[in-house]
Amino acid sequence: MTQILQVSKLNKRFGGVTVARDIDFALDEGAMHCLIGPNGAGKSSFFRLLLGEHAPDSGTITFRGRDITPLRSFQRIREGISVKFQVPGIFKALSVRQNLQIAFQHHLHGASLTGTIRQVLDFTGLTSEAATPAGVLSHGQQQWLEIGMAVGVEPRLLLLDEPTAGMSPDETRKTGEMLHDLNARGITILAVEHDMAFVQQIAHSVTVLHMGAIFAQGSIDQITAHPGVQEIYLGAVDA
Ligand SMILES: Nc1ncnc2c1ncn2[C@@H]1O[C@H](COP(=O)(O)OP(=O)(O)OP(=O)(O)O)[C@@H](O)[C@H]1O
Repeated sequence: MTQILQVSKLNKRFGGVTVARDIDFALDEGAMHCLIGPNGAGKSSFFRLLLGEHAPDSGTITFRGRDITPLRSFQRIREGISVKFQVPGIFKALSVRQNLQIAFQHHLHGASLTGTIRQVLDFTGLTSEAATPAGVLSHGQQQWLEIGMAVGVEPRLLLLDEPTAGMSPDETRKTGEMLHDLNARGITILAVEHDMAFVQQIAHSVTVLHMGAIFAQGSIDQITAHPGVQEIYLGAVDA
């Protein structure tokens, strides 16, 4: 199996806080992997390091065989990494279609832009809402619009920060189906997620972060049965 992402000895501190501690991490091409861990474990910081929004103090990030550590965020996006953060990044006064146009306009033009917007509307179930202001959509629909905005540029790796936060059970299930669909189209998925039922629905394997370091890795069954993992969620284990 080819590895799409390799992280080696990644370290990052902010003053006295270590957000990444000697992280060695690899992701197979085509994987659906979840990153879990208690609040403040460093999950969002790890995403920001992968995206180039934080520069590491040391360590390397290799994506599709290329060392991307020196690259800036926009260059990493061009290499095929895309992200959907937890905080919505949509323009609420603009329509669903206009939001998609803005997201894709630097990459696509003319017929390919129109075609991709049509595909994304279909895939996210938002075709009938194309002219609706994004701020009027339900919470789940806004999240799907954002996923659509993140995948229209055809990434190889999609990073999702708590994609189901605040969703109803039905919206959560639909989001899981959407991610399986994207994965079947060849997109590798790495998601930070708190909802273990959702992790069970989507993840082939799981990494547990604790105090900026990798605490455990394995299948969902191995991780849920891991006594140390249960303890860090109760705050009983130090790094
Ligand atoms: N830019 C920064 N400057 C200083 N400290 C930071 C910065 N970014 C994150 N931190 C600290 O690093 C630690 C890890 O934060 P991070 O947001 O990565 O954790 P997380 O696992 O995503 O948490 P949550 O599940 O609560 O979102 C926290 O203690 C946070 O306060």
